Amino acid sequence: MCAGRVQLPNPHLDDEDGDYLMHLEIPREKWHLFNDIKFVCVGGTVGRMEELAKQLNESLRGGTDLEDSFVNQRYGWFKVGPVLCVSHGIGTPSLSVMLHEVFKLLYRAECTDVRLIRIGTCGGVGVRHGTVVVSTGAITPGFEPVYVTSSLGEPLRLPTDADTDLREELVNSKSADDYFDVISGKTFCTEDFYQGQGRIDGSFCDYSKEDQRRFLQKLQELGVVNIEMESAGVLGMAGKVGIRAAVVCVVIVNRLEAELPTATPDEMREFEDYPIKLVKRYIINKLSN
Ligand SMILES: O=P(O)(O)O[C@H]1O[C@H](CO)[C@@H](O)[C@H]1O
Ligand SMILES: O=c1cc[nH]c(=O)[nH]1
Repeated sequence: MCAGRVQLPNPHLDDEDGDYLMHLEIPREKWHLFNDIKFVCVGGTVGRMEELAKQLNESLRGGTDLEDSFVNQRYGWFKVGPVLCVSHGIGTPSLSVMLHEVFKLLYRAECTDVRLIRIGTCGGVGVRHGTVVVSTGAITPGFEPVYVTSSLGEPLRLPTDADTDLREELVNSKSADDYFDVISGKTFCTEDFYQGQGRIDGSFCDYSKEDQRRFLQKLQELGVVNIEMESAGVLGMAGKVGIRAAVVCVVIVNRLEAELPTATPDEMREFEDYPIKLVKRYIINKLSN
């Protein structure tokens, strides 16, 4: 067995001959074409993943057309040499369906030494917009470092630490002439954008502004620097199958100052490019060493 080969803790998989990646729609006869994958980058929108793929294509292959890509009404994926970029939608239920299928693809294609990186947007907790956060790990409602999913109707709790080496390499990928800061800290991962993140502008709200202030202060005291909705799923699921993973998100609103972003659409587009730039530099460096 090749060292570093992706292995899955599912004894039933090898009995299944008609295994089908139902949501990614990658047919069995094409799985072997993914054997060279070393990096899987995931993010909420198809557009962000396509932008990352285009930038990687420019840097790695001189900007030819994106040849290996597929977009359906659930997800979109783009393969650029050893990098697979896949969208995941909003929240861990949507993310987890995609990740199960990506992990099966990596296993079936006999991939080795794969790293998984989420590239996203987030709210900052005392952190200004435009700052890029590389998570040390995720905590979830209940304030524990676990991704809580389920198995046969019972809670399944998976630890949510980021891979330390990968995180440090990503932080060190910042260049002196980048316009943005890169910091590290804990991420609060929620299942909801409104009450789940202590907003008061959802369709209903059961608490006061003072409760909201206390909640955000508590997060700060726990070492939380940002809030988003998939980090725990990425880190918990990657840990379960032994793949190194990290989460890199740009702050689009400082939640100690506002509910929603105050930046212009042009600034928002620029912010979204910051984590792409950082991760792209990391990948290009790794591939050239
Ligand atoms: O920008 P993405 O990657 O979608 O991430 C963040 O944005 C969405 C909420 O607007 C959630 O998915 C959250 O995690
Ligand atoms: O505040 C924010 C911003 C982006 N994504 C989130 O989940 N929360």
